[in-house]
Amino acid sequence: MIEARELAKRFGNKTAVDGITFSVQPGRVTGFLGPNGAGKSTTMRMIVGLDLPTGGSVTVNGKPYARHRAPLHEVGALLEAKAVHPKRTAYNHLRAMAATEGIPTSRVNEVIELTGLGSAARKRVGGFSMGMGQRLGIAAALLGDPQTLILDEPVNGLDPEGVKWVRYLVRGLAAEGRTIFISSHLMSEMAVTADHLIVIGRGRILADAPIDEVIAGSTRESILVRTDDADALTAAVGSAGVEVHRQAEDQLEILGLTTRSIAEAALSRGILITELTPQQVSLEDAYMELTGGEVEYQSQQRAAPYLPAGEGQQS
Ligand SMILES: Nc1ncnc2c1ncn2[C@@H]1O[C@H](COP(=O)(O)OP(=O)(O)OP(=O)(O)O)[C@@H](O)[C@H]1O
Repeated sequence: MIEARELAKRFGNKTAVDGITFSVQPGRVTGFLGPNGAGKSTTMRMIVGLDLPTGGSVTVNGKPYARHRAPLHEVGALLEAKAVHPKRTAYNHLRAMAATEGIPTSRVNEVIELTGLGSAARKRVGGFSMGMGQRLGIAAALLGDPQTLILDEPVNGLDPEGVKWVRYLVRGLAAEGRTIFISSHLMSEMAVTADHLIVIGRGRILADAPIDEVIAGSTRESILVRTDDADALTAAVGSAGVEVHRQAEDQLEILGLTTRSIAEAALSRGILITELTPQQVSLEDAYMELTGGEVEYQSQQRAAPYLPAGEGQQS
């Protein structure tokens, strides 16, 4: 288990992590989400003692990381920008790491197999693709067969097969009762990998709940409505707290009303409805709503919808 109490980190006058308290429980995958610069990597680095907190504390299985006698057995971590000597082979890198804690060579071979590094293991790390580098980082994290695994963006650079492999790996390790803490910007992947989510923005916790609750907590549930008279229906449902977006000539997206109240409003004015479908809220929708005001780096323009050449231009 990982336990953070009032954990804080300042870099000069920049507050990266602003006194956060949370625990990461064994037996499940906990996803760690947040916009760029939210403080995820800094938090993870503090857990394994690579950054020192400027306030509060964090422990792994009851002790600060540095106090564990064989930390590789306790916590395995894949953190960004892992320093690996480019001229070393993957095999030698893992052997050197293993030697620091008396881990046998047989385990080095095991993690090489497990991570699919096989044929690349005897090659120099300097020539590795990003995906192979990630696999090596995961192999290193697994070396000590740790109870707790911390993975910062593990699927970055992996091909679809690799992404799926990470999903099954972490789900399997959690099922064995281990503590898994994993960050990712890939919402669709997080939605099928994590059981629990911790969402941070500007160094503060925005949500700490089972994934289903995070999604259910979104107020963005919308209803797709098709009708022969979109203007009349827009006027019929319009009131405070209701949002209506025209998506096509005969199609509206309505937020803030139930399907029944939309049907009743239409019926009372004799408006024909041809479709009334509640839209499923995705983790991405819930995440966008949670982090909307907490984004440090934001695009200035909304992406323009794709239009074929020549269309949509002002003449
Ligand atoms: N060594 C450092 N010196 C100064 N500022 C830093 C340092 N490391 C991180 N920061 C700042 O702290 C904040 C949090 O950064 P951090 O890398 O933890 O965010 P993150 O959530 O991991 O972001 P990303 O998703 O982009 O990886 C950012 O504003 C970052 O610029």
